[in-house]
Amino acid sequence: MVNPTASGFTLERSNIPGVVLAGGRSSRMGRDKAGVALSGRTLLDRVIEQLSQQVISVAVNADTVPDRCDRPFIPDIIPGKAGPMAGIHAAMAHGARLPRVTHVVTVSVDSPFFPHDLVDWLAAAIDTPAKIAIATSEGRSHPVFGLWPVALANDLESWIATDEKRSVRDFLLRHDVAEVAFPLRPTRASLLDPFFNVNTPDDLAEAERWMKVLT
Ligand SMILES: Nc1nc2c(ncn2[C@@H]2O[C@H](COP(=O)(O)OP(=O)(O)OP(=O)(O)O)[C@@H](O)[C@H]2O)c(=O)[nH]1
Ligand SMILES: [Mg+2]
Repeated sequence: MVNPTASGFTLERSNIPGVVLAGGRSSRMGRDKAGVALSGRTLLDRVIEQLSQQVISVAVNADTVPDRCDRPFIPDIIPGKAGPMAGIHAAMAHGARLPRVTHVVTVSVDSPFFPHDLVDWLAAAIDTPAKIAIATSEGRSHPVFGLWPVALANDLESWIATDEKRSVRDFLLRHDVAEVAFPLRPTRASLLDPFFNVNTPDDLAEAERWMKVLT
């Protein structure tokens, strides 16, 4: 899909690589979330499969190599479990090495229900080369689900080096950002926030309950 805009910028939907952010401490889960099984399949496998239907390639990013991963691995360039922004930085740097790529999409390993049309809708919101698009639901933003200009890698690297909080939102304030609102997902029970994320063992139990009512 091509998205021509009034500004003349065209984002080639067919040339967007995807990166799964799978690093961090998993301190609330107590073990590596990427390897946690939901209805018999790991969160990492589920998210890779879901993303691979929307992008030209899928790579896995973390600060250390995950167990059992058959996709290209992209290590954090900024060391020390610096947080999700370190993963987004590694994703931008990865995209910048690929031919004709202007934007890279990131998703979080702990959100197994993210939208099937995530990349289409984020891409539709990009109308200049420097624009970032991030997902929102119910008025809350989910910046780990973002479409990022690969040209921002150096800017993000220097920002991480100078900012103590390393909050994604603080970085976004410095840039041109489109927020893309996604609807709640109907199930046979109530409405599911597609960005529900599995941070704790209780969240995992809740995710198992959602699995039983997905349509
Ligand atoms: N590459 C990379 N990804 C990270 C890092 N920290 C967090 N993430 C990813 O960012 C996303 C959101 O992470 P959180 O759920 O907020 O935190 P977490 O570190 O995974 O877990 P907690 O320790 O329980 O907060 C997940 O996809 C994580 O895998 C990091 O230092 N490097
Ligand atoms: Mg989380």
